[in-house]
Amino acid sequence: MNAESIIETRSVCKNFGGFKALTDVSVKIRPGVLTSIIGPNGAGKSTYFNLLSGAFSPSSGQIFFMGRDITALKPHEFARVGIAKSFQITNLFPHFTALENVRIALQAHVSRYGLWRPRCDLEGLSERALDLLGVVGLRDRAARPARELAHGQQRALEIAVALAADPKILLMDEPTAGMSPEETKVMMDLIRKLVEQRTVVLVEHKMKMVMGISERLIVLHHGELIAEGTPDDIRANDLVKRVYLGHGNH
Ligand SMILES: Nc1ncnc2c1ncn2[C@@H]1O[C@H](COP(=O)(O)OP(=O)(O)OP(=O)(O)O)[C@@H](O)[C@H]1O
Repeated sequence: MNAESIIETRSVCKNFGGFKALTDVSVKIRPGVLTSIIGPNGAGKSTYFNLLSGAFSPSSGQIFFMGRDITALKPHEFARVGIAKSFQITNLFPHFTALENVRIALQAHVSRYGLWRPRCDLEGLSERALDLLGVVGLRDRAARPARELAHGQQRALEIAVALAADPKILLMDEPTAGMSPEETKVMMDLIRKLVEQRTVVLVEHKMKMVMGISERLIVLHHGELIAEGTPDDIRANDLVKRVYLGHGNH
């Protein structure tokens, strides 16, 4: 690899039966940068997200993470190399408290790496879980069952769960979906904070939000990469303008 990419796709294609959902997408995602994947409905954003997270394997092409070809890794192995995802669908134990949800994720991570030892006790894990709840602004909700948290707080908790694996890259699928304007603002502030420590990649529909928060954008249309660059580059791109106007999708 080179310092300019943490994760890279080379000519990835994804076919569903005879349908080409992605065609020859080559992208280098830069480390420590907030990158968003945008495009009109059906452009292939979720499919691309699923390739980056390891949920889908490409039909052809390769994926590199920190210079290593990870194309053939299994989904759980993507997590192991340092790629975490936070989904649109909540992925929590609703009856467990916020603290327990994060602690379980930490426990899974610690035991997976064979780091389990007596000193790595419940208290230590609880402390680390509290720290992570602090990062996402939920420290004062630690004892609340997940199901009792507001929607925006559940999304924040999911992020704390994803951070338990200490990922190098965090993939977020529509992190502000279904949120009130206030919740959206809190989430955007959190995303800005997260990218200080790691690479963050978003799939997002809300153009205004994406333009305001992202440093780089990847634009897909009909499964092809049609543009890549800063928000200013993308705003000025005629093809992108035409594609969005054509969809009435701003
Ligand atoms: N499992 C699947 N089987 C068949 N076709 C699929 C599958 N997943 C996605 N597709 C098709 O691939 C295309 C891209 O879908 P994808 O969900 O990646 O787009 P998207 O940009 O995320 O769309 P949206 O903005 O509507 O969520 C769509 O035409 C979709 O119908």
